[in-house]
Parts: sequence; C-alpha cells; structure tokens
Amino acid sequence: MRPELSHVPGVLGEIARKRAQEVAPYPLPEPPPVPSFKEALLLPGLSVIAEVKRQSPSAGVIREVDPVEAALAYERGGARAVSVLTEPHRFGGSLLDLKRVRERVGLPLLRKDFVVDPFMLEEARAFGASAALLIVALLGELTGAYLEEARRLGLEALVEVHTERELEVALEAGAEVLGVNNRDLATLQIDLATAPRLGRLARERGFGGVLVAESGYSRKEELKPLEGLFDAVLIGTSLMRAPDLEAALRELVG
Ligand SMILES: O=P(O)(O)OC[C@@H](O)[C@@H](O)c1c[nH]c2ccccc12
Repeated sequence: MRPELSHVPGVLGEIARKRAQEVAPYPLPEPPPVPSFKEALLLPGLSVIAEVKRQSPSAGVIREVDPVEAALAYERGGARAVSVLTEPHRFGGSLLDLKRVRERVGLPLLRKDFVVDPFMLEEARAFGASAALLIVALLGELTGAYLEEARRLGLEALVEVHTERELEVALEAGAEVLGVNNRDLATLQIDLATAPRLGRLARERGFGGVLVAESGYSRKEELKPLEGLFDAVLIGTSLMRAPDLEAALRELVG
C-alpha cells in the first residue's frame, strides 16, 4: 500500500521519497490511551492546534526549543491540541519528541509527518498520537485505504488538501477531519485565500465534519475570514518565533 511518489513535485516530493526509503518496521511499544482529537476541535469557538516545530524548509531554523516546554506553554495558553513534527531532516523533529510530549501534556497530539507507509500510522499511535496527518497530494487515491487503516488502529486522521481536485479525493475517501493548507507544499508559497475558498466549497459539497485551516497565520485579523466556517486553525511558525509562547497564543485567540 505504498503511494507512487516519483511524480510528486518540488520539496514535497523530495521529503516524501526520502521518508519512504527510511521505513523499516520494528517492534513497537503498546499504544497508550489518548484523548479524542476531533472532540477537542469541536469545542465552542475557533480551536487552535499549536505546532511544535524547530525548523522548516520555508523558514529555516525557527527556534531551538524543548518540545515538552513548548507544548506545556501551549496547553496553558489555551491550545485544544498540539501538533508535533516528527520529520527529522527538514523539520528537526523525532518520534521521541512525540513520546516525551505525550508523557507530560494532556491535550490530543497530531503526528505531523509525511506518511507514505502504513507502518508510520502504527508508529504514530504507539508513540502517543491521537491523529496523524494524511496529505492527499502524496497518497492520492490511496487516501481512503490509509484512513481505513488508521481507524483500524484507533488513530484519527487530519486529511490535508490544497486544491479542488484534492478536496474531491478527500471527500470521496470519507475524511472526518479535513485540513486546507494555505501553503503549496511543492513551491512553499502561501496564499491565505485558499482555506476560505476550499472550506466553503467543502461545505457546499455537504461536508459536515471538522474543518481545519492550516499555515501562514500570524495575526488575529487573519483569523476573521475563518469564523463561522472553520472549527480549527493550525499555527506553527509565528507562535514558535514569539518570545513567550503562552502569551502569543492567548493574544491570537483571546
Ligand atoms: O508554520 P505555519 O505556517 O503556521 O504552518 C503550520 C502547519 O500548517 C504546517 O507546518 C504544515 C501544514 N501541512 C504540513 C505538511 C507537512 C509539514 C508541515 C505542514
């Protein structure tokens, strides 16, 4: 159940092909109990999924941070869930970060990585994630099969789209939590008009699940167009750059 990655363009393709080469199954620890990702995002108001990310291909080095300290600050600041990067090469993350955050933080965690093999879903669950990111630009028509495998493992999924075509694939696959990424992962360009446009389209097509706007948000005004349409927003870089993570989060959502 490996997606065909040879035609995936740009940075996204490079990272995904590297991740695919690295997958080598090994015995995993017993999965710990985890809280529901979806339920947390459905609490009243716009929920924030706050992201722990040391570096990224678009921003370079963002902050040398202890992921546990960052996640605890996010929890105090009112985050509803925490996204933990586990991609090592371009994002400086690891599964150990995920595990350590799980041991100290009560919020549901999202494993943020480039899932290109079903074993990565098992890993996500075993290291304490409530949900894993599924990127439709990588998984294509296999998205439904990955969703099914995640469900079988007791793992939720954030199904990510960036185009109208990908939105159709995600809806067809039966996504319950749908993320619209403002960033084109191949070119790394941001367009904040993407989330409202595809979010509206998803609702028009009858999507009744959880809608998450992703990437590029740094100011409170930018969240205005999401109100009444999106359930949640995923914010990483701008929070990570703030001197005080907890205060920065309160400022954005308070
Ligand atoms: O740091 P930002 O611009 O606030 O974005 C967070 C998150 O949306 C972004 O990290 C992201 C969204 N989808 C991804 C897929 C892979 C890696 C990273 C991502």
